[in-house]
Amino acid sequence: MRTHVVDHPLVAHKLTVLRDVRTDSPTFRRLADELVTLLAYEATRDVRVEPMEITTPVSPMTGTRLSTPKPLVVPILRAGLGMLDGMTRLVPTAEVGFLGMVRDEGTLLASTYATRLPEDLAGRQCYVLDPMLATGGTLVAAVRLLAERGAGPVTCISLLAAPEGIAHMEQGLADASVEVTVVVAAVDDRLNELGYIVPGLGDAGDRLYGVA
Ligand SMILES: O=P(O)(O)OC[C@H]1O[C@H](OP(=O)(O)OP(=O)(O)O)[C@H](O)[C@@H]1O
Ligand SMILES: O=c1cc[nH]c(=O)[nH]1
Ligand SMILES: [Mg+2]
Repeated sequence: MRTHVVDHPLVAHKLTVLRDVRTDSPTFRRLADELVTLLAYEATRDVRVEPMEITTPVSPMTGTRLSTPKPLVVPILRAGLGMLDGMTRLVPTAEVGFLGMVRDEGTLLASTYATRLPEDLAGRQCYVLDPMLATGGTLVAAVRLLAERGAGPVTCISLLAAPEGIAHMEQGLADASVEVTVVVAAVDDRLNELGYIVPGLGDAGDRLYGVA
């Protein structure tokens, strides 16, 4: 698994405001959206493209276009939905599938409550959106589900990660027959006893949409 931490002053600035406990939901949603676009720019460096013949007003040339099938973007409900617009703004022709997953607050284990994906995922390039990579249980389960249906490569885009979660993904996906990349704005210090990222930003779903 490859982990890419996006080191950019604009990302650091927006992330700092996002983390701040004084930031309200409308501002949080806007910043999350802006951050995803910046992360997606890095995350799509390996997006599949093919040559395309065009003619400019001056001469013919060989350009570039996204290959077909187009990439599949998979936000993980609920909090991942806050990243969808920022991603599709950059890749408007991407197809979108949905995974609903929730982490049990006691056991910290993730379970899947909704799956809405295209029938044929064989060889499909996927971008999974989830703002928080905490224990990593949610993203391990999501990547495994996609890999079992033949998808790949899979790039996970998160705002924040804990070192424990990255280690869990490396171990938990070591035997998965899929190339996995994690793109993240920052890797924080640790998880606390409740499984929250420290210093983190709190509960991303609650900050985006209000307390569930
Ligand atoms: O890495 P993990 O330890 O699995 O935790 C990360 C998950 O926890 C949060 O979701 P949550 O279960 O709170 O659901 P929500 O998005 O509906 O709030 C977050 O959005 C991730 O999906
Ligand atoms: O810090 C965390 C950990 C999991 N989920 C969140 O929303 N925040
Ligand atoms: Mg939540």
